[in-house]
Amino acid sequence: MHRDKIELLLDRSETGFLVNSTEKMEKQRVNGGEFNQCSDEVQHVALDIGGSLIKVVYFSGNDCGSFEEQETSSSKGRLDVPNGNQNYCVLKGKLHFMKFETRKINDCIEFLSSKKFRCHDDLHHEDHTSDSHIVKATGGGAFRYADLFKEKLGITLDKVDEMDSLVAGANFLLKAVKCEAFTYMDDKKDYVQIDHKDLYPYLLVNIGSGVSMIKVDGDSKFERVSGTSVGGGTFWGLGKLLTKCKSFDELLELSHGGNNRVIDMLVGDIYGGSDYSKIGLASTTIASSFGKAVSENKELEDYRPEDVARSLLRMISNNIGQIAYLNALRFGLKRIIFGGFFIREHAYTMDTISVAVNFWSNGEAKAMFLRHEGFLGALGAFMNYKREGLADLMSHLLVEQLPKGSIVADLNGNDSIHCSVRISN
Ligand SMILES: Nc1ncnc2c1ncn2[C@@H]1O[C@H](COP(=O)(O)OP(=O)(O)O)[C@@H](O)[C@H]1O
Ligand SMILES: CC(C)(COP(=O)(O)O)[C@@H](O)C(=O)NCCC(=O)O
Repeated sequence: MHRDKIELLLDRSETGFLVNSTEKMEKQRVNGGEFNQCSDEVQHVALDIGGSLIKVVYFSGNDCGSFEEQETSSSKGRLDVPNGNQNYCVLKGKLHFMKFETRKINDCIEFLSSKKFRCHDDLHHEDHTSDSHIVKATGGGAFRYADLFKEKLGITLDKVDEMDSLVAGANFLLKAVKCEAFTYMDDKKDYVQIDHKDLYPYLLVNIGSGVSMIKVDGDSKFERVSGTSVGGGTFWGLGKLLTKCKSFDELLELSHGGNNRVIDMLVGDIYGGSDYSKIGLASTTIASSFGKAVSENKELEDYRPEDVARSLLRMISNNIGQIAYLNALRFGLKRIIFGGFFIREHAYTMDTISVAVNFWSNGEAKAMFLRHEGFLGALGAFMNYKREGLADLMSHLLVEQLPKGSIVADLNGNDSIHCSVRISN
């Protein structure tokens, strides 16, 4: 039997940690418990190997044995459902999201090698010992580390273009997942359900190590219109040098307790405490990021790292917000959607970007953020299995499967969503 089509359905926005669930299953097996021979088999892995982080998306289902066995079994997470003239079955499982630092790529390789996972190629080759395993991969690392994956895991990375993946991932999420997009202003998060017919055009701003700005006009219809090298890598790189923080999370945490006005030169600092109202600048507007450090006779050590981190975060977020707005203006786009792992659903970052977009556009344009912000590329690469007729993600079903008003989980870390894979016969 040959699987023609696999579709992915999200059950609900419950979360559960992969490591915990796997550990539990292994324990059950060791203890000779109910779990018997079944294990959550990892299927359809996709990778986004970026300049800073490796993002992994994969589906694991209660796939207990061969597909022939599943066809006659209805008790192990499988449900046969008629679909018009076509029969299909639903395999329950989880869609997992994980990230690793690219500089620690061996951790990712070790993780993947510790998993029993089925590559899409296995569906066509009975011989699972074949070394022709193929995994969809995007990002620069799909090129840079292709040999390493081949050597260590026997995997061939099937490269999917990074911009194609980002757009496919964003379009899929915006159409398929309820409570995916939201605005953030004054500590208030408002979920926005965008009408599918009214989704395009929009500007997708992906803030990874660097920043790409993409005008999206439809499914697979887009143009990368701009970018900037001042992005997430800049914040983390400069922040590390200036504050001696050991991790990105530490730097972000530090910025919480900081005050950028200690280092930034404000309009009021230049104008003797007054606004420069003639050109619409309030006294509290930043006139020059880090500008105070010029006139003060202070060394780096004299500034609190918290204030440095805050100032840096504000400078970079503001700058990206401004460039994004200018590009939206160029093409008359009202909706600007921000993705990439730099954001991390961090309140101050989102607030700064929103204020920048609002300020520069006089309230005309809106900044929006995504719950799965960091996984656009990996999800897009995952969906590329569709081209082989293997992963057909049914967006309208995803929407239906998410209960109204369900609690939305933070998927910035390593997490998973309960979902089902629909297999057409
Ligand atoms: N745990 C983390 N380690 C390193 N950088 C992180 C982390 N979490 C968030 N970031 C931020 O995310 C950026 C990378 O975002 P990402 O979308 O993964 O881009 P890339 O594809 O270039 O790796 C980093 O430059 C940093 O600003
Ligand atoms: C080269 C990149 C597409 C790589 O993506 P990333 O790993 O940063 O997510 C990105 O870093 C970028 O768009 N940089 C900005 C280059 C520029 O337009 O100036």
